[in-house]
Amino acid sequence: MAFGGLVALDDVTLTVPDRRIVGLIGPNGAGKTTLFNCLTGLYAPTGGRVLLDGRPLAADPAEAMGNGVSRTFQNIRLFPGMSALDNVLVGRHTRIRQGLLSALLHGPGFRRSEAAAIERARTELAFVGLRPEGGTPARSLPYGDQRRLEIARALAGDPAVLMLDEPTAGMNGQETTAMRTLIGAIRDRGIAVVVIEHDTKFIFSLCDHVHVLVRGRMLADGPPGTVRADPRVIEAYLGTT
Ligand SMILES: Nc1ncnc2c1ncn2[C@@H]1O[C@H](COP(=O)(O)OP(=O)(O)OP(=O)(O)O)[C@@H](O)[C@H]1O
Repeated sequence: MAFGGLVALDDVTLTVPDRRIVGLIGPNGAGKTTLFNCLTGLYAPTGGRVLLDGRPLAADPAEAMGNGVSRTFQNIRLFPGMSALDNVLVGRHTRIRQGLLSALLHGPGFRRSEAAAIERARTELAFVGLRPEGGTPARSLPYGDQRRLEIARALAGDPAVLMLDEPTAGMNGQETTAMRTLIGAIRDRGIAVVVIEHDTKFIFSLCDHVHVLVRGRMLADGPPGTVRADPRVIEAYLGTT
């Protein structure tokens, strides 16, 4: 991925196997978010391919979501004035096919489908540890809850792959532990997870596989124990052991 003369990602390969948690670490400006943007259709890579189950994924965020790639953002992007429940319903609606006429007329098919969507949204709120009523406006929720709400919205889109950009940013120790448990539970639902984090302790204790990106290139990847002990990774990113 190049932005004019700046090559942000060069010769990068990342494979996300089914039911695995893959970590992506690296210094500031390494290209982690740019890679997420390429994988979720926000950027059209200037070279290379993004494949989902062997099929090319178009550079279109809505289409990527429809095909099962959901994400959260480093800087939370909720609809602040909408209730928690409505935020999750937005995620669910990416999966619902309703005719315009049926939606306008609020016919029985529409009402049934809407009731099922609301029930599913409540289930996802409870799954991430929020109140299933979901009546609170997103902006009034504590910061950690907003991060969980963003995950609930992503889960409501039935992802095959969930991409989390710094899910523990700004969280205290207790919230971070809860986030680790939540990500494990997401994997146990059969969803593959990719996590960007600066908290390397969190990544090494959570992930099945870790990639290290430095200045747009994949410096190393492997199981956490191997990556943590890699002298190149220690020199370029981790510092002393
Ligand atoms: N839309 C863009 N236009 C131009 N340059 C960009 C754009 N997006 C990212 N970059 C550049 O690409 C490089 C990688 O940035 P990126 O945000 O992906 O890094 P990162 O590893 O996610 O960093 P951080 O840990 O600070 O979030 C940086 O030099 C950045 O300035």
